[in-house]
Amino acid sequence: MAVFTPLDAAEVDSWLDRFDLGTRTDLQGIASGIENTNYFLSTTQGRFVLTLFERLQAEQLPFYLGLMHHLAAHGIPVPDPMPDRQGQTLHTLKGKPAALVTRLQGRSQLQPEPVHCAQVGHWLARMHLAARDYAGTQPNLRGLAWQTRTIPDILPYLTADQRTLISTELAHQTEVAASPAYAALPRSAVHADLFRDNVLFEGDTLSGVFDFYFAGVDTWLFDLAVALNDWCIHLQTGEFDAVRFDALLNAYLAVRSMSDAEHRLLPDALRAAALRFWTSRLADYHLPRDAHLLTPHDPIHFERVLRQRIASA
Ligand SMILES: Nc1ncnc2c1ncn2[C@@H]1O[C@H](COP(=O)(O)OP(=O)(O)OP(=O)(O)O)[C@@H](O)[C@H]1O
Ligand SMILES: N[C@@H](CCO)C(=O)O
Repeated sequence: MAVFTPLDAAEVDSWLDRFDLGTRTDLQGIASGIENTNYFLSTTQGRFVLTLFERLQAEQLPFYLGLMHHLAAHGIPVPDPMPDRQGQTLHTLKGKPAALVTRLQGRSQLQPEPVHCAQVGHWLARMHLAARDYAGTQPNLRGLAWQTRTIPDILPYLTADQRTLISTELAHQTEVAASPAYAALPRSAVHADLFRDNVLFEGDTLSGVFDFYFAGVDTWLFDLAVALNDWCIHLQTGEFDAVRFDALLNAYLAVRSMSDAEHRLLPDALRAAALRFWTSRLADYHLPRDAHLLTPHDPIHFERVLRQRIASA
């Protein structure tokens, strides 16, 4: 369960006094998630999610909260951070940084059909266009610089074959990132973690995307690749399902066409996205940062995805 910091109703009530959001009618801890403490909080004026940030640095949070607010103001369905009477969206509760965001309706779709993938593609292209004029500049903190720092610490835990794979791929991605074509790719703040468990649907209609806490400035192509690598694959093998792949990509392209360079670099971006999550899952598995990290996601999955992407690049 993901209530690392228990809250009682009285302390939430006194904290809620700083907002113009009415009084509490319900407070429920949320069991899922591995990063933060989350509660569903209903008041006489609406339904919200209260998050206590367990590991993120307070100085990173204005970027995420500002991005969510920017997107919500552009009509993109995302949680909107609530300001208190002083206009602040970043708060403190129990000595931890905290935020109160609007609660999205709907349920996740963990076995997506093409109709769901198409809506994810549509949402993603709209989000990219809306993020263009967001002023925040924080880079993707799990980008190539982080991978370059982290992979040497992971190498001792890997087989010789895995060491070769991860090191060769890191070198390949470093070369790609140094190319003029890569430097010219369109970019902005992106979600960077658009997996099945971060999207909600009401029926078959996408009702919102949450968990912006890996967002950062990166290429739109990378963000697209992260989504394709999760929404459009057979989870057992890592192979793409061509129908779901086309559904997501075509819906994205219907909103925003991609340049020739983006089409050409998509196979490399799919590899980069696989490397990013293989690396973070290996780091969570072998270098756990603290005792409360729950069961880490399976790293082997992204090793398989990376091998698939290299084979078909
Ligand atoms: N704004 C929101 N609206 C509706 N439900 C939400 C919202 N934010 C979070 N949730 C629910 O809370 C659960 C936990 O949130 P989340 O997945 O962001 O956890 P986390 O620990 O912050 O991050 P991680 O996914 O990295 O483990 C989600 O699965 C979702 O059901
Ligand atoms: N989506 C990431 C977890 C971070 O939210 C993963 O599946 O490894």
